[in-house]
Amino acid sequence: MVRTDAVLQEGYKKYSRGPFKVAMFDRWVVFVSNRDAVEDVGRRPDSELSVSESTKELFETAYTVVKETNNDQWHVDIIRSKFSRDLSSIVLDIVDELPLAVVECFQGTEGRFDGDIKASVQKLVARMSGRVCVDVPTCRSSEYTALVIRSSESIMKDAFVLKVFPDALKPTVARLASSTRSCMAAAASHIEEIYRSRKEQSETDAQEKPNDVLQWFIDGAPARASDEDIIHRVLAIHLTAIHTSSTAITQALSDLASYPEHAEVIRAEVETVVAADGWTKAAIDNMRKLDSFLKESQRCNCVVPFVSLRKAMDDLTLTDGTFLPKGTMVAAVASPIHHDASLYPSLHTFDPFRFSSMFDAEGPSVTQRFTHTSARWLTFGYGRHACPGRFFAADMVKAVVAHMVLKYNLKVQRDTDGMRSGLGFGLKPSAKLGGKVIMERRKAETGT
Ligand code: HEM
Repeated sequence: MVRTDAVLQEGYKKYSRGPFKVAMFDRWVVFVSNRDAVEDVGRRPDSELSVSESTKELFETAYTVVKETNNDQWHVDIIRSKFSRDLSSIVLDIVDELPLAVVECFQGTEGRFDGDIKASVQKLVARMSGRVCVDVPTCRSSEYTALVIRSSESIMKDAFVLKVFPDALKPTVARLASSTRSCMAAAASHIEEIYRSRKEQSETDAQEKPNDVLQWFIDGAPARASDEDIIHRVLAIHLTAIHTSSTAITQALSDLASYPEHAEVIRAEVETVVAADGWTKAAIDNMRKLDSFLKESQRCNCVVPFVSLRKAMDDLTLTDGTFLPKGTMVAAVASPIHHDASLYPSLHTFDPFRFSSMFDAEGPSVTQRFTHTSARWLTFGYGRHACPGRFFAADMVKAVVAHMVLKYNLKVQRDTDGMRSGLGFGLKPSAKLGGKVIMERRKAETGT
């Protein structure tokens, strides 16, 4: 499916929030959009609507990733529990990494950066999320981060190629043409040594352990997990973090560049909260206008246009009466819901503080937060498989944008083509840019 946003918008309007089906490259997908159906799809157990079966088909993972990772998702439970708890020390790691990482990833001349913003943001996110997934020297290795970025891109390209072939030929095609496995194996070789030394340490002494994804997986892996499997799951998390978060940051920077008047308001908020709390988790939590800005940025241009992609494991009927024969792929539309005037008044206006002003008017409420999930706010999905990395993702995105707004003036060069930085194809995340984003280092700098 190309022009995904437009096709889903058309279906949403034409069928008045009822279900409709769309031809993807290799199959039909049923899309639901009314509240009951979106909640129902999000809450169904995997025995009825399976996320791993849909992921396998969408990304052809049976041919591109390590087999065990495909069939059993223990690492997702660890991510969900660790990232839902205290993120304070993780935020400290991120803000420690940020200043140097920004300087190295956005190299320009005389304080002016006019290069490929999407590529630079990807490098930045690869490094920041690498710090949380692996360790310090590894996340700063440009060879390692380039391999992880390449793996995240090749998974989508490989899936696209494999879909052209019948199942019987896919193993051969994957062996000859897929670069995902070789990229991941090369990235894994950067982690193997640190993995081995961490394993030895875990067995010999009880000294304080690092607080990162690699360590969580070493400690939490079931006995059946092989070393290769554990390392590949760390990489799987790292590459999941890169594409989604870098798309959200690229979009936010483009929106900041397009609306410099809002950048001023956000800059003032960041200066105030950092002066009060330093670069801490508390300060990031108190950046409410920035939180609202990011949510509006995503409302207008969601990272993924649909969520909750599942495969029906048997015939079933959703609570709104939609019948799904066994094997049907079903998903919930996201971008059309975010563009529904009955839910979001003045929907065509970029209103960066629409959520923070509700927060101010109605009192503290998590429902206005960027990370909240509901049938009307679907950037992070909804229900039992809603994004388990969203609290970390939101803190990282906020820290990056807050830092950039303090250090740079951003503007858009409008005579350049900047509509989409990706293809807008299927689930491939892509930011919508109003033109080329130019960054100029500010003279009066505050902060980190
Ligand atoms: C702005 C950044 C991000 C966005 C917009 C995003 C969005 C999503 C969405 C829409 C889903 C699918 C939910 C569903 O199927 O119902 C998802 C799943 C997932 N995300 Fe994120 N994500 C982001 C960042 C991250 C990060 C940083 C991590 C890890 C550190 C992460 C880890 C995961 C995992 C492991 C899943 C699979 C959950 C499962 O199958 O139960 N995500 N994410």
